[in-house]
Amino acid sequence: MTDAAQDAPQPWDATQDYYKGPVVMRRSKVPDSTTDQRLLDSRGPADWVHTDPWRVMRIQSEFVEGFGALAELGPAVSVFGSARTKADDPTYALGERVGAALVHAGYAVITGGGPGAMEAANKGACGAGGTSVGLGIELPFETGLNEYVDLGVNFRYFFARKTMFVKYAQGFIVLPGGFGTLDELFEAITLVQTQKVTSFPIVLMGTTYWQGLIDWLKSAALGAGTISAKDLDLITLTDDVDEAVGTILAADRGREVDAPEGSGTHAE
Ligand SMILES: CC(C)=CCNc1ncnc2c1ncn2[C@@H]1O[C@H](COP(=O)(O)O)[C@@H](O)[C@H]1O
Repeated sequence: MTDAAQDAPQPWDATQDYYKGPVVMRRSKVPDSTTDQRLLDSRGPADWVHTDPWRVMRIQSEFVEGFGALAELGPAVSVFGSARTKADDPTYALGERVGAALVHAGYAVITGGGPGAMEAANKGACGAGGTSVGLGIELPFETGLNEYVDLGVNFRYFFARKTMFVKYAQGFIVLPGGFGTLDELFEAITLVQTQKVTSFPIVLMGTTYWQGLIDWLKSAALGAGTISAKDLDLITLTDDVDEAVGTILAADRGREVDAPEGSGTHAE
């Protein structure tokens, strides 16, 4: 036999034991390819990538990536608001001031990383030299993270992303917005109301925009008994940036006083 022939891979000797993880195989049970070979062989049907077990792995990886990226963020506030707010809208300027004021108060700013009010808050945070975070979401149309995001994580799944908004925030500031903003607002309120998160301040900014919703909650929801009066105390309504940030700072200080040393702030 030549040297080259000796170096060539030899077929597995089927008289010897074959180990596949904890399983031992002999004779006719010895497979003709290894697990690695099968993994690296890209041929074959690919429809399994659309199966639920595979999705579960992807969902898990979103949590792992998100937790990993944000674990060392420090104190942060999530700012929600419309993707459609134009740069010349007064709400955009308000969002910028909110982002900057949060940074000056010592918070990182977390947004959905998109355009409009999210961009405004990221711009304010970035301009003030703070940590500007964007949690992007894959949508059926191209969006991308806004240019003022310094730390971005992109998600496929809304529910994984929403966990990050809550897990890493000390409070929520909500600028005028549509369905997405309302979804995030009511998710936060529900988690606080049901004590799934330790009471975190929720500040609605823009009295003209939000007053109708508050009135409806008081007349219809409270009137019908579907919420209680103290549930409405969970929400602060203001136009004043200092009051908004002050509300979050005050709640934060209250938590520091209340919480026993080493205790977490989020209920599991
Ligand atoms: C122009 C356009 C519609 C872009 C959409 N691009 C988006 N990018 C990132 N987050 C988004 C986007 N749309 C909605 N959201 C999420 O939903 C909220 C805004 O929804 P809405 O525009 O109020 O209902 C944001 O706080 C954000 O977390």
